[in-house]
Amino acid sequence: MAKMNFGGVEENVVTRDEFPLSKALETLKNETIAVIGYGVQGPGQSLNLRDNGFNVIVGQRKESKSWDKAVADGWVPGETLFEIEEACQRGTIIQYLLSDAAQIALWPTVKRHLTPGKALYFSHGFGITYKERTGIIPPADVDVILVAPKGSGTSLRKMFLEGRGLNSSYAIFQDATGKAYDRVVALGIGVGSGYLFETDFKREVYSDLTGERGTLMGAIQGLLLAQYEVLRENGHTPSEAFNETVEELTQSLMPLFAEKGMDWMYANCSTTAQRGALDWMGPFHDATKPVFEKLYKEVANGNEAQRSIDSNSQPDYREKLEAELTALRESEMWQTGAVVRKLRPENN
Ligand SMILES: NC(=O)c1ccc[n+]([C@@H]2O[C@H](COP(=O)([O-])OP(=O)(O)OC[C@H]3O[C@@H](n4cnc5c(N)ncnc54)[C@H](O)[C@@H]3O)[C@@H](O)[C@H]2O)c1
Ligand SMILES: CC(C)(O)[C@@H](O)C(=O)O
Ligand SMILES: [Mg+2]
Ligand SMILES: [Mg+2]
Repeated sequence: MAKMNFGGVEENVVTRDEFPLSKALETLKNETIAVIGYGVQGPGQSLNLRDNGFNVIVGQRKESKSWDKAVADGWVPGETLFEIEEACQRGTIIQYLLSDAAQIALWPTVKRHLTPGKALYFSHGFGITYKERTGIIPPADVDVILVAPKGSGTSLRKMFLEGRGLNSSYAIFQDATGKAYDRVVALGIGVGSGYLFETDFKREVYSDLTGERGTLMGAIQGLLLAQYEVLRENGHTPSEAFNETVEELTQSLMPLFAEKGMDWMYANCSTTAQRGALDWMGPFHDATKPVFEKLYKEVANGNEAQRSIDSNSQPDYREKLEAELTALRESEMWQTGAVVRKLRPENN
């Protein structure tokens, strides 16, 4: 394990140089990796593992669109694609990639097949950390490990195909076999991670729920909408409001700070922009920090997890989410976005 200095703080990380794919393949050569669930992470992780040469099977409900997608992706019913229970029985490593709510419902089935020496793998600390709410309590004689890619399974796959890697955290909750570290790191490399950083299940779920509700999804949606509304209310056209709020951010400025940092983005803007942005950063920070503090508290006290379990356990949760996403897609702002994207020269 390499120690790296992150802005003055030392952390344990695992790089591909230190734990190459050949070592990962050797570590898992006698394992059958059963990827349970073929939603967003399931395809990304299983296809990357398969292309990397691991022995992988998929477990998915037969009467589902995801089963058909798995067949279309080359998984063969009866050979590499099975009903969930059969895949759990065949796997020596069970990658539990059902939705967090479905993990609760299917737990009795999975638990039945966690015989001594197997490994139970998660990509989220949710089920274990909130065990009083989920009832997910693994037997003591299996390894319980986590690799959490820091991004969508769709990006994990796309970046793999581009020869890149999405960073992931890893954690060990239970090392029953003495092999948990090698297993978790080999799987992290196998699914296509860039580098791996160490965490535990609780820190993973607290940071992940905060991040997706915060800057990654919820906060950015709220922030962009607020600016778009103010511009529109003051007579700016949809085109001007959208370009000044979203298109410039994703197409011009975000790539600059992705490439070389926030200061590099500043350095490539006018001194007028730099002066004003540095001045207004403070008020925006001060207005939002209390919201982030409230969010973190709601995550840490379990309320966020309970809300998610309650709503995502309803039989019609998919339809309800789809209705909200449709309203978002049909809003003026995102209808404008669709036209703006169509007008990108590369899309013509
Ligand atoms: N979506 C991501 O990119 C992402 C990123 C990092 C971590 N994670 C974590 O990975 C895990 C999987 O997330 P996901 O977004 O891929 O899941 P998902 O919501 O896409 O669902 C995965 C699978 O669960 C199945 N499923 C749902 N309800 C079921 C039920 N009642 N019975 C049987 N199967 C059922 C679906 O058919 C689907 O194949 C979660 O722990 C999540 O927090 C997800
Ligand atoms: C892709 C995300 C937001 O990072 C993940 O945490 C999820 O839950 O889908
Ligand atoms: Mg998440
Ligand atoms: Mg996440």
